[in-house]
Amino acid sequence: MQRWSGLEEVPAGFGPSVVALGNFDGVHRGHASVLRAVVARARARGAQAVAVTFEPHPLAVLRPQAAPPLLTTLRRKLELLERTGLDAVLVLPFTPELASWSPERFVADVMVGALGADVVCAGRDARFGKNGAGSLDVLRQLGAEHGFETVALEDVHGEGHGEGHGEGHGEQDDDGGRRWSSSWVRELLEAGDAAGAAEQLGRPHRVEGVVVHGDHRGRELGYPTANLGQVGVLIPGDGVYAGWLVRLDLAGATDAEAATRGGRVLPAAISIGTNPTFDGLERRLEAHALVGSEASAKLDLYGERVGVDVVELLRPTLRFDSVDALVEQMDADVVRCRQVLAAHPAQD
Ligand SMILES: Cc1cc2nc3c(=O)[nH]c(=O)nc-3n(C[C@H](O)[C@H](O)[C@H](O)COP(=O)(O)O)c2cc1C
Ligand SMILES: Nc1ncnc2c1ncn2[C@@H]1O[C@H](COP(=O)(O)OP(=O)(O)O)[C@@H](O)[C@H]1O
Repeated sequence: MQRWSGLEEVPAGFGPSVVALGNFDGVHRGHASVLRAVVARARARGAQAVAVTFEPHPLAVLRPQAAPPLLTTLRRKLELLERTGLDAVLVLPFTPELASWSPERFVADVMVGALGADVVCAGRDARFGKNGAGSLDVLRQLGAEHGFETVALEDVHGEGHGEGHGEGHGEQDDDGGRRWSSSWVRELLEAGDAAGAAEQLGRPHRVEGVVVHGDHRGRELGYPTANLGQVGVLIPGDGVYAGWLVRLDLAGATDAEAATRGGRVLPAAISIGTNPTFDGLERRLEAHALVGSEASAKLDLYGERVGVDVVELLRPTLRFDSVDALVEQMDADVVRCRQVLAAHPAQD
């Protein structure tokens, strides 16, 4: 898949193409399904399948206070977009300058000029161009002028997902269910429903970050935990979760190399919260890899870039009266964690 980080990187004369426009944060199952349809449409007409997306998220520039915490970093989003079979992704830097372009200019310069679009696909709520004046209807008019076809990307929700959800969210499908959406996934994660989020994402939510030093208490408790420094995506609600610790720096390593360094994907018990037992003030995400004490003695993750895949909530974070009581509960957490992960193999 070709990746372009600006209009100037698109090769001259590119096209014809079928283009999908969207933020695609999280690349959830709804996104993946429409993008696969875009790819199929492109293949059928001998055209290139291209997604056009923005970085940073337009709201982070236009209304930072209303900007949602993201589900995916750009790196991860591109990795997931590639899996849908797209030929190329154009990432437009979303600057005040780009935001000031009229819908007409946006379509003329991006869709027609750079990408040679035959077909442009966008969701029902798509907005582009100055003040969000560009909509699906505007796209249709401009398509008629420029000679490309405009296709409305239909909302997707899986069987049994619609019932009873979405009250008051204004996101109902025609049949009354709530459509799969990045905002729904965010709500689920904030409420601790990691399993519900994974169902919609098609994989567990991943938090990426660099391992930093904590209070150096974990080893003393018998539970060393890799603490994530600043992360660019949504951190699920406080609680103890089962999940996977993915060592991103070992992505290119052979299996043998990864094994000598302690393994690339490790089962993990995850704690998200302020560590109330120790009157902590900072909210932290930490992961204890279930590798045993012998392997732990050799494992050094400080400074490594890791992903923490949050699979399922085990329990809320609690304040314990003693360290012994916390450790006893952690022993039980680890047992339960192994059971959950046995039923949910790592996905990458
Ligand atoms: C499986 C697991 C469960 C945890 N549950 C709690 C909890 O319920 N309450 C709490 O205060 N801390 C909890 N913690 C966080 C520990 O307090 C924390 O990992 C420990 O203080 C070590 O911190 P450090 O990595 O900064 O040294 C949990 C940690 C793990 C790995
Ligand atoms: N099983 C393990 N899970 C997580 N980290 C481990 C493990 N074994 C060793 N480590 C290392 O120990 C560190 C955590 O030890 P800990 O005492 O909790 O210190 P800190 O408070 O700095 O996180 C991790 O950053 C990692 O380098």
